[in-house]
Amino acid sequence: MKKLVFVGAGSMAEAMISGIGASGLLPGEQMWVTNRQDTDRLKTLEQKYGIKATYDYEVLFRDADAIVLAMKPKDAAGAIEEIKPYLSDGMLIISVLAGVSIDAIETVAEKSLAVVRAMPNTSAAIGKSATALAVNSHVSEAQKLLVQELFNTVGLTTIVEEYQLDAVTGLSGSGPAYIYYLVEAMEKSAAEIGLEKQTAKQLIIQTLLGAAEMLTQSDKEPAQLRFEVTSPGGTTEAGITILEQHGVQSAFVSCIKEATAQSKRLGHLLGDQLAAANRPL
Ligand SMILES: NC(=O)C1=CN([C@@H]2O[C@H](COP(=O)(O)OP(=O)(O)OC[C@H]3O[C@@H](n4cnc5c(N)ncnc54)[C@H](O)[C@@H]3O)[C@@H](O)[C@H]2O)C=CC1
Ligand SMILES: O=C(O)[C@@H]1CCC=N1
Repeated sequence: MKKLVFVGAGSMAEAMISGIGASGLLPGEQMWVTNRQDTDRLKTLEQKYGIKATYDYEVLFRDADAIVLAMKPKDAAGAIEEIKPYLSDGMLIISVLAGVSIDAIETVAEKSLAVVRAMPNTSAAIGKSATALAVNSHVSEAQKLLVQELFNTVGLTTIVEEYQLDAVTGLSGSGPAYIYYLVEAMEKSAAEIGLEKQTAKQLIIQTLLGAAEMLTQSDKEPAQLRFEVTSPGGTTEAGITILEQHGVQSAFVSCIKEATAQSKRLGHLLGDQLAAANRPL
């Protein structure tokens, strides 16, 4: 790949640019980016990663090997309309949009595109994304390998059926936020029980890293690993009893189901926008 273009320059685009750049697969100058209107943001990305930024679509899309759609789902229809003149049949499109179907992208673009739908997460920035990919029938084996290679530089990549991407979005796309939420709670409690912020932070992070490594290296189920921490009549049992009383585990299940449902709703949004414009899917 010689030229990768990002349409959208937000958190997800930056995470990918950072991860891909650090991996060495593509040097900064082979990555191009544009956004809606925030020139300061583009300047910052140019300086930080040595990438190229422009609002000149002729320049942006010339000889592009792949185009990454990285705007919010609500902005997707408008953005695809704007770039439509620069797209041609068979072009490789990588969409990270939550919920938006491959059919919807092709319908707005009015082209037969090779679309890879990807659901990474922001840990791509440090090469630790959990990414799932789904492809349409226009994607050649070589293009699929190319996109897999690209996402492998920013973490673990797996192929799923397109219908499974809403679940992936609810689970691992949004997943880092659930973990950060837990850490926020741990930090709050640390302050209340008399630990200094810096000390607590170190302990929390190492605890997370250790637990993640245990889950990776041990062949034991998470419930068994939890059982091994929980001495009868001990501190963990006392703490987990409170979590159970508050229904925290079932709250997490509901959280992931609701995020999955929202991914589906975001997809329908674009379908509704198309229907309103008399171009139903
Ligand atoms: N943030 C995350 O953790 C993840 C986000 N995603 C997906 O990535 C996409 C982007 O999300 P974020 O980066 O968080 O959003 P963001 O709000 O940080 O960035 C969106 C970008 O799109 C640009 N944009 C909007 N309309 C445009 C247009 N017509 N032409 C060019 N650029 C346009 C904005 O200027 C902005 O740079 C979303 O579709 C989201 O579903 C996927 C996985 C994880
Ligand atoms: O919150 C969102 O909609 C995006 C998709 C997955 C993570 N962030």
